[in-house]
Amino acid sequence: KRQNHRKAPSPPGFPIIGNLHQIGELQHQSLWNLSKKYGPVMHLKLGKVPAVVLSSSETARKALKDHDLDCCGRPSLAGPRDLSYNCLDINFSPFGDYWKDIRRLTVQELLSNRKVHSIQPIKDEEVKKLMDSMAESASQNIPVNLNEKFLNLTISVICRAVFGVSFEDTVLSNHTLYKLIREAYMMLGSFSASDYIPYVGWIIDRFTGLKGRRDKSVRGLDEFYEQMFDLHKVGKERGSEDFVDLLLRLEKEETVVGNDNLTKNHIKAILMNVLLAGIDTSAISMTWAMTELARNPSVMKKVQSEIRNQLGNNKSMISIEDTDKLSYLKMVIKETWRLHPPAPLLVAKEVINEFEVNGYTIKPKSLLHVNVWAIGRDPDTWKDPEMFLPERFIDSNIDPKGQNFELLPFGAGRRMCPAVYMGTTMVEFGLANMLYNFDWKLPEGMVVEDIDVEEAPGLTVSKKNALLLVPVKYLDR
Ligand code: HEM
Repeated sequence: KRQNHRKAPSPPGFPIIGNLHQIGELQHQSLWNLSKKYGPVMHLKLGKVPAVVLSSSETARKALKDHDLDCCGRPSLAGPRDLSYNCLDINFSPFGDYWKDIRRLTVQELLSNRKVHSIQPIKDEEVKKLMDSMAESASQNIPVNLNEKFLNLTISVICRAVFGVSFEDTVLSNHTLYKLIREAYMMLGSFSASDYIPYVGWIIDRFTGLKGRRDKSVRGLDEFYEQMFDLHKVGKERGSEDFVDLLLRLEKEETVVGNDNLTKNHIKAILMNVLLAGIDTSAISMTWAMTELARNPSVMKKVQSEIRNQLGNNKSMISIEDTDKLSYLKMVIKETWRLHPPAPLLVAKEVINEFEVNGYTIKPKSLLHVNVWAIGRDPDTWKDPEMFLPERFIDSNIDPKGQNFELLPFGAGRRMCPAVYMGTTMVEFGLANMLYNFDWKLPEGMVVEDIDVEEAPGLTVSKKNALLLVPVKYLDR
């Protein structure tokens, strides 16, 4: 039986560290480069941990569709473990009854299409505020930092939708909260030696300061959740029951999730999940879309013409229903997700049962990475993969909802993102309004070639340098 086991090709490594030295800060790029030599199923040894990296749509399909049940676990890594109160959130909890219960609860109460429709008035108000702030910058002819603007938008929407409070009600400014969130992302995605190097790893984490930095991040977020709980204390005059009210009520009613009663730690972990998963991903998507449009002026012109021709010139805002008519805008977003998937390696999975991909054995307890960033650049799937060409989707049925393995910004299978509708509508709605109401020019002295696509490391990959563009009001309505 042993002879039938075939290990996937693997780059040569060193004792103890294995292949760790071959993986840089931008892990998806290092793995992409290695996969060009070792193929779409690659075996690595990350210190003591065996890992398999899949880098083609076919191998992704085999794992996430044919063998989804065999690989839908999550590894217990130090960063996620600390930030999720020992894996009590949805994203990092192991596959099992607890995960099923809290995922179902969150989908029903926050992420279902009905719930997402019900928060549309919040999105309308927040996008209107964004338009007003753009108009102000346009009147002064000054550049705006779009990374920040999109983040402010998603922070405001998620906080009002999830926590039922707007940011003016908390002691944290959007900027401080964003710093907290960005740091938490770095900590979730950071390399922790204790996960990979036996015996001495935890000493290295202390010595490098990583452990202290992670503890600080956990404390910062914990204070934020406590502040949210205070704001939700009985007696405070606030409208209808929001997601935090609901979780606190379920805690009081001693609701069982998995085998436990729901506690404050469970609630904090779930809040961490929606906070981190909800804010960054949509903002990153909008920033990358505007980056590519600014780098490709003819595409910018075409998408703006579509919006303005389809919807006329008399609106002050585009509604969510209007976005249904914008087929080219949807292609622009798909093309953005092909080149810039917000989570380029999805979230690492842990193999539960042995299975095979392309004749190679994948063993239980291995880490499984699906490199969707590499899949989006695979020349066997995409013609001219490095070019930003939304037209490639004109006669194609490929959509990003987890059925087409060439394009997986939300992942696929049981662990796929449960917020596809919420994420997609946020991105479409925000971009449609920015492109309808304003033309965009480069700051004085800058040319198109100056716009970079450098990435910042982390579990999600944002644009490293600010995207600065000057809004120019399109028609005074
Ligand atoms: C454009 C927006 C978004 C993108 C691109 C995105 C992408 C992803 C990806 C790639 C995963 C991991 C899938 C896997 O491991 O296979 C994920 C998981 C998850 N996302 Fe999203 N996401 C977005 C928006 C949101 C929003 C708005 C929320 C909630 C408010 C959310 C909540 C979650 C949760 C709870 C999980 C964990 C699922 C599980 O492990 O069962 N996401 N998302």
